[in-house]
Amino acid sequence: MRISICAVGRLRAGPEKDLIDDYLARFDRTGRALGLGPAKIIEVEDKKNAGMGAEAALLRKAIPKGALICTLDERGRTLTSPEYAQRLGDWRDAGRQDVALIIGGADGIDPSLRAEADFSLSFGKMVWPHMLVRVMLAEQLYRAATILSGGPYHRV
Ligand SMILES: C[S@@+](CC[C@H](N)C(=O)[O-])C[C@H]1O[C@@H](n2cnc3c(N)ncnc32)[C@H](O)[C@@H]1O
Repeated sequence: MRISICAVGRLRAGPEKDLIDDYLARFDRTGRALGLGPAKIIEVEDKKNAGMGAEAALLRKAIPKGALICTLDERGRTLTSPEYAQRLGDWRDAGRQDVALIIGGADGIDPSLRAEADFSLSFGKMVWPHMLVRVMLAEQLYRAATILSGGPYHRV
């Protein structure tokens, strides 16, 4: 099951990018035997700064055809890491080929795109910078793969 992280904004070289690259490489390695991955980041940028509606149009173009859409949103559902792993496993077992994980820009995700989502995932009620959300999401993907593989990384 391919994972596309569709995100607003361009991430330059730096510590966040290093972390994301590392976690996604680990996710790809661990997930391969589980039918999870690869994961890639698709960045979209609205150079005219026309707002959430314009960003939503770019995000829709970035989402692979037929993908299950999961938005990252502070108003979404909070899950434990094992619950998130289970959900990814359920989507895989249901035969989903593509999952698109959507991260908005400074103003968030346009309500019209939020309404199209199959699932909305929250990392808590606090608002996090979108670049950190990318890092956290990449880590949780890797953690989910280790949980599903029975590896020792995740401890309770
Ligand atoms: C700076 S936040 C935008 C916050 C904006 N006030 C809103 O209404 O969504 C940028 C993006 O980071 C992600 N994000 C921020 N905090 C989050 C959280 N607690 N849980 C999940 N995603 C979050 C969302 O995708 C959001 O669109």
